[in-house]
Amino acid sequence: MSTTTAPFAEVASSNAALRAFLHGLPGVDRVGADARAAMLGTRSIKTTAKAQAIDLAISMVDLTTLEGADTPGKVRAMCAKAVHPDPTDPSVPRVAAVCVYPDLVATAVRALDGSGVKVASVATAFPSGRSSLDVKVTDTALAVAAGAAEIDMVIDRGAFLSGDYLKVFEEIVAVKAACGAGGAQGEHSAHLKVILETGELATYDNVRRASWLAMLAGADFIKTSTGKVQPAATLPVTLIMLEAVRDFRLRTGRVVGVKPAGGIRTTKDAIKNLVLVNETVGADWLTPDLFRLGASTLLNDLLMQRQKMATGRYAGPDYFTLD
Ligand SMILES: O=C[C@H](O)COP(=O)(O)O
Repeated sequence: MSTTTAPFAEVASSNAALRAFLHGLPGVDRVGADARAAMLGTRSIKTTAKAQAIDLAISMVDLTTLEGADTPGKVRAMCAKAVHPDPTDPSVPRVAAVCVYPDLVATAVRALDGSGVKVASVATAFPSGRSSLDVKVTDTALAVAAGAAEIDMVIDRGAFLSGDYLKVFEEIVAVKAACGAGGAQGEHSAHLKVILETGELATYDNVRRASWLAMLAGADFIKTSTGKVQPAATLPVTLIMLEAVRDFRLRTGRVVGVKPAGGIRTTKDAIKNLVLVNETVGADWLTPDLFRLGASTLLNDLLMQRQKMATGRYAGPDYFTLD
């Protein structure tokens, strides 16, 4: 596969070669990973650093709505909130992106025009991934043509768990190609986030293998979860994925982002994630270009905590518009 990251060009020549590579990765020490994530999760941050961390977390949010009942009106309201999370306080940063189903991309693109907030769209038969490759590629190309700057694809967990790594690899390569094929003049190229759905992968070793598989196939980001399966973005899983991007950069020179998503609801959760990033891959990754928090209901808590730090009191959830 010519698209494979150069030092690993032979790895994807066959399923056997991929299997040998992925199963040759060092095994994850489950007890050690759980303990390290728990230990880092207890780190406290001083007040000034906490204020900065809250603003950083806001700027990393992929504000998400992925419900069958989503309407253009709901998406427009969410876009307004993404640009001005607190309309009474212009010092609050905008979020990184909004994340919607493909049929709502055009609505979000219009609402966010010129704002700097990106439009991300789930694709590839989200959340199950159970469809033909043709459908997945078309799903992706349509979202990109409608203006999505980022595509959040799901991997075929059935293929992965059956050991058909080449199928998963080739789907990612095909979807990545579709990310570059959209746009009126074909000039538009979307970033690809690959969702591993770690809650279905059964073991931490599989999380490490799926992370490498996605990166080898060209992922710009690896993302934990769809938000539709439990457990979703646990700290140990995010830790293992951060270790994978760190090791991948060491071996290839290529930098891949990480997006925990699903179940991140509080400022405490967000800050624990930022500590994990800082301690695992370093401050280089503390930017929305390389780290995102996928969440449907986190933003209001960040805003409440931010206001509490500024004024000494909570405004209460009713003060902010609904997430
Ligand atoms: O991609 C993001 C997830 O769908 C959001 O999950 P959440 O509703 O648990 O925040």
